[in-house]
This record gives sequence, C-alpha cells and structure tokens, in this order.
Amino acid sequence: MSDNRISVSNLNLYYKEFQALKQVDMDIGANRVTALIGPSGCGKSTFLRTLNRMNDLIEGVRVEGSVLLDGEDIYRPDVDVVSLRKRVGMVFQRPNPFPMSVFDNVAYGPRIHGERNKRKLEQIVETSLRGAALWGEVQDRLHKSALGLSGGQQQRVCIARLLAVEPEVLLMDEPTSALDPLATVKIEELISTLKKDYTIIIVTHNMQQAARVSDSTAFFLNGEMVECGETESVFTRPLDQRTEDYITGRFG
Ligand SMILES: Nc1ncnc2c1ncn2[C@@H]1O[C@H](COP(=O)(O)OP(=O)(O)OP(=O)(O)O)[C@@H](O)[C@H]1O
Repeated sequence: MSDNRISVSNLNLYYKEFQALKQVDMDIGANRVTALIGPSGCGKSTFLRTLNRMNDLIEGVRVEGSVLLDGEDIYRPDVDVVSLRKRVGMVFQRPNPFPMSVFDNVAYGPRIHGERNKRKLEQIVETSLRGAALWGEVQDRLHKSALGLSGGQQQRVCIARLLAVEPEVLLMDEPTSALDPLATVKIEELISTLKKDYTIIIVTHNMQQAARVSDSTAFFLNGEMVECGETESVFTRPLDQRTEDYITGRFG
C-alpha cells in the first residue's frame, strides 16, 4: 500500500467555458506538507478547492477526471460532501472566526455533528486549541469574542475549529497572507508540528515560505501542473525550464 493520501488523475476544471485546470496529475503523500506555487491566476486555489469539492459551490463549474482520497473517488455522485469536508478541512487567506466566543468557535463543528456533552466539548476545545498552539494565549478568555483576538490568533482559532472535527487533510489557502511576520512564523511552526498527524496542502505566493514549510512542491502555470517533486529538488534542480524561470524570478 502506497503512502499516497490523495491521487489526482486527468483533472480538468472549467468555469463555464474557461478551462482553469488542464490535465492535472498529482499524488499527495500522507503526513507531508505539499506547497502549491505559481503566478497569480495559474489555478493554485482552484486546484486546492477541488480536493474537498469547494468548487461545487461555484455556479457553472464542471470537473472531469478523478481525485482519490485513500483510494475512493471523492467525485462519485453518492459521496456525502459534508463528511468529505469534515475529513478535508480548509483554512482561508483571511482568518474568518465566527462572531462568537473562542469556545463556541471551536465547539461549533462537534456540536453540529451532534456532540452535546459539556465535559466532552470542554476536552475537545482544549485539545484543539493546544493542537493549534493557542491554548496558553486564550485559556483565560475562552468565553470572550474570538473577534477580539489578533489576526494570527484568529487564524489559529480557525485552525483549532478545523482540528475539533478530527480532519485527516488540511487545505490552507495562503494562510499567512494577512498576517505580520511574527504571526506568520507561529503559523509556519504550527504547520510543521501538525504534519505529524495530518496531510497538509498549502497555497503560497511566498517561495521562501514554500521552501521553509513544505516537503513537496508543485509548480502551476496557466492551469497546468508543470512539475511536482521534493521541495529541495524543485528549488535547486528544477526539471522544467518554466519552473526555473519562475523560481529565479524571471516572471510572476
Ligand atoms: N469563480 C470563478 N469564476 C470564473 N473564473 C474564475 C473563478 N475563480 C477563479 N477563476 C479563474 O480561474 C483562474 C485560476 O484562478 P485561481 O484563483 O485558482 O488562481 P490562483 O493561482 O490561486 O491565483 P492567486 O494566486 O491570484 O490567488 C484565473 O484565471 C481566475 O480568473
């Protein structure tokens, strides 16, 4: 059995007539961080959203090909999209905590999924906040609004909110683009810790960030996945001229 968690084959995605992803083939390893890089508009976020069918929410989207998660095609018509998104959770560019307390943000998912036991919820909230490296900073203000936290803390609340529903895969769409350098370092450290337990795919505009946090890197250009490999080789010995041009700053 291979340690590929996700296997993408012949993936095409159209926004109405516009083809945003072209014949993408890619394997994503378990317990690794995979970075998606490439110039603006090349399809990184679109690709990320195919991994938990978030594009389904956009009108006029058509997807062809297959995305296997642990060998099961997530695009099969009988797949329960709600439980898919529980297994494959997502963090966005701008932290988007709900306008409620830190506790209620993190308990939100488990409550939706039927957990009512107060002690159990307290345990889940603490474990998830510890998992998101935030517990020490918020344990005295669990019942205050999450909107009163700093941007970096809010992003970690969002990560704790994901961890609370016990996902397997974490999708992160430029999770530090709205954060200052210190908050960015904390999230990057957290990503390195989380990969022990989760498979992580991160979109980033920042090549230093990709080099710092990821094990594998995939370079996208005009909807094509040009090259994917060990981060160190992609950055130091790219196989494709277009990857080299991008990495050396010749475009994008
Ligand atoms: N909802 C949509 N409807 C129509 N076209 C879209 C939609 N979302 C994205 N696109 C187009 O698909 C292409 C890929 O966009 P996508 O956001 O995936 O790129 P990206 O590489 O993540 O860009 P960025 O780095 O700027 O976020 C772009 O040409 C974009 O304009």
